[in-house]
Amino acid sequence: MTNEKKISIIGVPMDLGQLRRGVDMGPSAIRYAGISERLEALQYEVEDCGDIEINKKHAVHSENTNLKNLKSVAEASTKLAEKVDNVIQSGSFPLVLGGDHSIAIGTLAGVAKHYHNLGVIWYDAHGDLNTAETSPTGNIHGMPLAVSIGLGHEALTGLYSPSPKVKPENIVIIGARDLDEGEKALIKEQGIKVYTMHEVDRLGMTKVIEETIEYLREKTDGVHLSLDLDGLDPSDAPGVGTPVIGGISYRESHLAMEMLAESGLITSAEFVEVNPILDEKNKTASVAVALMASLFGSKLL
Ligand SMILES: NC(=[NH2+])NCCC[C@H](N)C(=O)O
Ligand SMILES: [Mn+2]
Ligand SMILES: [Mn+2]
Repeated sequence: MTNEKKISIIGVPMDLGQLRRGVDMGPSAIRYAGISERLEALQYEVEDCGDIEINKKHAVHSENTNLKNLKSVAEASTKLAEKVDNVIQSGSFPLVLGGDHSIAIGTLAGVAKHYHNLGVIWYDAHGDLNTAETSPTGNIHGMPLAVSIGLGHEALTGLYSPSPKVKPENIVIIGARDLDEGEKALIKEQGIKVYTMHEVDRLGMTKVIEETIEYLREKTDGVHLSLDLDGLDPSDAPGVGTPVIGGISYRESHLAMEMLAESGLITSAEFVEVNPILDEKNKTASVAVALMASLFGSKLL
């Protein structure tokens, strides 16, 4: 992790990037599971910035686009980008709590202001590389990675900082097992590095993260971790809106976070898609908190 011992928590109660209500309560569930206390116990100075305001009043179908809730998502993303930008400027580490994965649009727009060669680790069952043309759903939470490389509605790609926010060759997707056809084509066309579950099983998480660290260390000046809890297996993280069986285990995820902590590479992070309505006794929020603690250097001994 970075040398600065200050972490700023930013909650984003966003549920407009997909259809299942309840994910807007993710930040509350993660706070309830004790995120501040866990990080303070690791000797960090923790500032909770509260939540970004989400305007839920706009109509679902905005101006001639099949993107659902475009206006509200764009507005919230802009507010989030500004907040993340300010946090980094103040020398603190931005830790963003979702909310659905559409919030990565805002996080990356803010982070990108500070790095010429930003790296991104996308820990997810999905690629989130859809555009209006390829999306089977019109849900913006399936699009943030495409937006960050400059593909998609200009109300999203052009948001807050110049597009693209990230170069495709600076991205590593880990845990993919549900990719739409258009996403597969885009991955090949853009040369995005992907460790699907096939590679995670075959190589083991140790090798996957070792290679990821080596790949990104050479060419990036900062690395953002975007962790979608549905990257984990639904048996370990049941409280997500789009679960996919055959995912990464809790233990593998811990190992991944500990190795990333050791690498000192991660400069910003977000944990998304925790939906307490679909959860079992806040299990998924607790898993998220445990993984964040590992990412910030907690060890058993
Ligand atoms: N962040 C997520 N959970 N994304 C799920 C996306 C699912 C599907 N690929 C879609 O575009 O709608
Ligand atoms: Mn996902
Ligand atoms: Mn996702």
